[in-house]
Amino acid sequence: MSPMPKIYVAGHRGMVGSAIVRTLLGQGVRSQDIITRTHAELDLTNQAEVRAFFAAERPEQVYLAAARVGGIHANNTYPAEFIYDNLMIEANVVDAAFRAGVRKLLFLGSSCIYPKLAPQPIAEGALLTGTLEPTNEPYAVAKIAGIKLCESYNRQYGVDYRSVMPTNLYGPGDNYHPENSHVIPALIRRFHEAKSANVPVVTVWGSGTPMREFLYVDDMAAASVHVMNLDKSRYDQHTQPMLSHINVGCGYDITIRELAETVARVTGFSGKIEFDASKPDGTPRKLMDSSRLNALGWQAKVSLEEGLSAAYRDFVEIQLPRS
Ligand SMILES: NC(=O)C1=CN([C@@H]2O[C@H](COP(=O)(O)OP(=O)(O)OC[C@H]3O[C@@H](n4cnc5c(N)ncnc54)[C@H](OP(=O)(O)O)[C@@H]3O)[C@@H](O)[C@H]2O)C=CC1
Ligand SMILES: C[C@H]1O[C@H](OP(=O)(O)OP(=O)(O)OC[C@H]2O[C@@H](n3cnc4c(=O)[nH]c(N)nc43)[C@H](O)[C@@H]2O)[C@@H](O)[C@@H](O)C1=O
Repeated sequence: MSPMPKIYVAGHRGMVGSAIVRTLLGQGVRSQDIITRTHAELDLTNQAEVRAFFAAERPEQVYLAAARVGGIHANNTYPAEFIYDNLMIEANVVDAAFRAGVRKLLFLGSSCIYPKLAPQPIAEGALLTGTLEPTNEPYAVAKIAGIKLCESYNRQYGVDYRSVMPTNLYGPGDNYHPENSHVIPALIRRFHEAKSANVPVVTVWGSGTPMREFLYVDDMAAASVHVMNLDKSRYDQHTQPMLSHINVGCGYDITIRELAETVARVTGFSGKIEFDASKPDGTPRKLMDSSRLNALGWQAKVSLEEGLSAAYRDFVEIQLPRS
């Protein structure tokens, strides 16, 4: 029998899942020890399919990076899919993993689990202390349920299911849909297209004043593998059974206006930037307190400027030719 654990990465073709696979391979995990299924091969919202898959494959570790994901417009437009798909994926995967004897699982949530007006920087203890941001409340409720699923199975069955809460992510493999994406891929596409077509003005949604903390996806993948592999006693020292999730951020945020100016610089757009105040701003600020994870030995490495350049290269060289 293989001495290496069999690891299932759910969502391996997504931005984060693919970065987790890259990180595992980079750390010496053999490709034959990584189990993957595309959405078409295994619909994680289907309980029977998920149970059959886990019973047959019996992975030892699970990274749950599959989810219905999108930016502010997608969350606001498709709330039913955002709550239903995410609840079903989490409930099916966590329960089927438990039934198949999986001891270690890492659930990926999101910083939107915190109250809209949480004190900054937001520590893990702010969970469930106030009203959520309306544009992504359904998604946030599903992500909170994911944390509580892991904690409940830990408490009742003694398994080791951990949760990480990423801040806003970006990088190679992002979704560049003009409306449904997050702000960074949306702006990379818009500024690139404006530059290429000599359009003098680019419009950015909202007032430009909201602040966001952005983390490069390879840093997120490194954090995920780090948290999965932490000794249980060390993880337990820094968490509590009913407050077990861990924030993952780079530690600083910028305004959307500053972000737009940076993306313009990176893409080489030299025209004018305008703001469309009819579009929602979302949460005014959500800088996370990542000191829990920093104390556990992880730190972000990639600067925003470096990360944006890598993302832009990916967009021009890989994503655009594919579309
Ligand atoms: N991107 C971000 O800024 C942030 C992301 N996160 C979290 O990180 C995780 C990964 O996000 P990200 O990589 O950006 O998302 P992506 O949209 O890039 O990838 C999501 C993955 O999930 C798969 N998937 C979706 N629905 C199903 C389903 N029903 N059955 C099987 N597979 C499914 C998709 O497969 P397919 O492509 O085949 O549909 C895809 O591989 C998610 O949990 C997300 O909530 C948290 C904070 C910020
Ligand atoms: C990660 C997080 O992502 C979502 O929340 P969000 O932080 O609001 O994410 P966003 O990237 O879509 O927007 C960030 C800010 O940027 C502004 N903005 C400007 N111009 C564009 C633009 O063109 N597109 C988008 N999407 N936003 C724009 C936009 O108005 C907002 O003020 C959650 O729904 C949820 O999915 C979640 O967890």
